[in-house]
Amino acid sequence: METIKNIIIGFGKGGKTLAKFLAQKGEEVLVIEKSNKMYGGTCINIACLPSKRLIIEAANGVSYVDAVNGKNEMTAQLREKNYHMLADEKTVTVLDGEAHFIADHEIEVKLSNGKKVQYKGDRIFINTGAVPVMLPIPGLKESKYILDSTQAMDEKKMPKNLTIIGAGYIGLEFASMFAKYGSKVTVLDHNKEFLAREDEDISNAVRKDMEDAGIKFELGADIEKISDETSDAKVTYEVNGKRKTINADRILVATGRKPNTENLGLENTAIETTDRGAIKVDDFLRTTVDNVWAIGDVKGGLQFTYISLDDFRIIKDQLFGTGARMVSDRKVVPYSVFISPALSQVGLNEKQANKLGKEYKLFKLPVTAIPKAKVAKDNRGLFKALVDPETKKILGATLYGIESYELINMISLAMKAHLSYTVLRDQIYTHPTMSEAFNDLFK
Ligand SMILES: Cc1cc2nc3c(=O)[nH]c(=O)nc-3n(C[C@H](O)[C@H](O)[C@H](O)COP(=O)(O)OP(=O)(O)OC[C@H]3O[C@@H](n4cnc5c(N)ncnc54)[C@H](O)[C@@H]3O)c2cc1C
Ligand SMILES: NC(=O)c1ccc[n+]([C@@H]2O[C@H](COP(=O)([O-])OP(=O)(O)OC[C@H]3O[C@@H](n4cnc5c(N)ncnc54)[C@H](O)[C@@H]3O)[C@@H](O)[C@H]2O)c1
Repeated sequence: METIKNIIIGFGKGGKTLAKFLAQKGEEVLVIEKSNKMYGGTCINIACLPSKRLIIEAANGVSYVDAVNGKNEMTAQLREKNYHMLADEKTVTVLDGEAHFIADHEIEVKLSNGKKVQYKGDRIFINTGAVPVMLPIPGLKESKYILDSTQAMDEKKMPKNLTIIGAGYIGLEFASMFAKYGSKVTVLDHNKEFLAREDEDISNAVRKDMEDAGIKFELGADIEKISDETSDAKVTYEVNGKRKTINADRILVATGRKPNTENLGLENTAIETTDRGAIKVDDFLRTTVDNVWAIGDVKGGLQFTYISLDDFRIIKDQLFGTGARMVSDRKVVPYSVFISPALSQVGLNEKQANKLGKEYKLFKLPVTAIPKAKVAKDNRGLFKALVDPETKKILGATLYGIESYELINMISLAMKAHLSYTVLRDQIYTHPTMSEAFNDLFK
């Protein structure tokens, strides 16, 4: 059995960045990727980038079919670029095949031609991502009208009546996008509360804007079954004790993604998993086997591309730096939901601050007060920020409005740098921009 210094299972964000870095250090790396349609990982092929392209094209008034074709061109280019970024390195081999463990430091790879090869790795990095959760709803698995997020971005024609199960990140982003393309969208979620972790004024504003865009919500919905009919499917569900049905020519299932550990052969190793099936790691991303690490979605927790990238930084620091960098150092992690307008958040909101009994000074600014929003003809939204009354440091912000996915990174930086909110308040910004709203928000 050949021994390789570094084996990376899965061509994900953290893994590919690590492979490039190790190659630049002159180290031997074997990157194993099970699908030649996935070089570069989930984000560039079937997730962040294609979905955001489709969202932007919907806003540009492009038809769904044209947008899908353009998106496919983009992902093909990105895939090619990502493949060569690694394969052209002298010390890197990209192997097409599916890997599973046969022992703590040994793996077997089933190649695309059916052959099997085995390798021993001095260091092994698991970067196999996550897969959609498919609920055990009667009729769901069998229905020919069911889509996951990947399929929803590759349809040959736009769904007329789209039912989405799940009002989380994917459910809301796709609802907003398909409504813009012209689909009639209904979102079902078993949670009674809409955007449960957000403050009520924010969740009410988001819900109203989505409803104004024609999206219907059925919350607290208990889905009983899905039954295929001639040209569509019937979803039967119960809300507040009332039985209801809805027909849809496509049903998007967006009920979460789970760590992809099922076929990894972990039972042949001492690598432990959590009760949710994620690979158990410590603060340095080390698994329960020495010199085996887990990176990205497969280790559970926050599922974002930028978290997988930050996982790379932790491992790089261990292998070539001081080894001080840890998962628990990540205190300020922003997120954006790319609906229209975007919802972005970092740190504490009022709900969380109140729960913690934390004192705060609240700043609030309706987006309609921002000149750039008027120029852009989109006044929807509300900006909120919480500040520690004693230290003047920013505790958190929720920005619901256009371009908030850019602005939130500025707040996040200010928090990380422990700046007083007055720095953002008194900063000179270019005009007219959304950033200059911080002059007024923090007044
Ligand atoms: C529709 C959608 C939209 C999203 N939008 C955003 C967004 O806007 N912003 C954001 O930050 N995050 C977004 N995410 C989440 C983000 O895509 C993930 O958090 C991120 O891609 C995870 O990367 P990773 O490094 O864990 O691995 P991945 O990029 O998932 O890579 C795992 C790779 O491993 C391969 N693999 C799996 N098993 C094996 C095996 N046994 N052998 C060999 N190869 C294997 C897979 O084929 C895959 O290429 C979105 C997700 C979805 C589904
Ligand atoms: N903008 C972004 O950064 C972005 C965009 C898309 C996806 N993502 C990542 O992808 C991950 C997966 O997204 P997702 O939307 O699938 O998951 P999610 O966890 O965000 O949302 C899942 C939703 O499904 C609902 N649900 C669960 N079981 C249900 C049931 N039986 N019936 C009805 N509803 C049910 C939940 O209440 C929840 O609202 C996210 O956690 C996120 O990290 C990020």
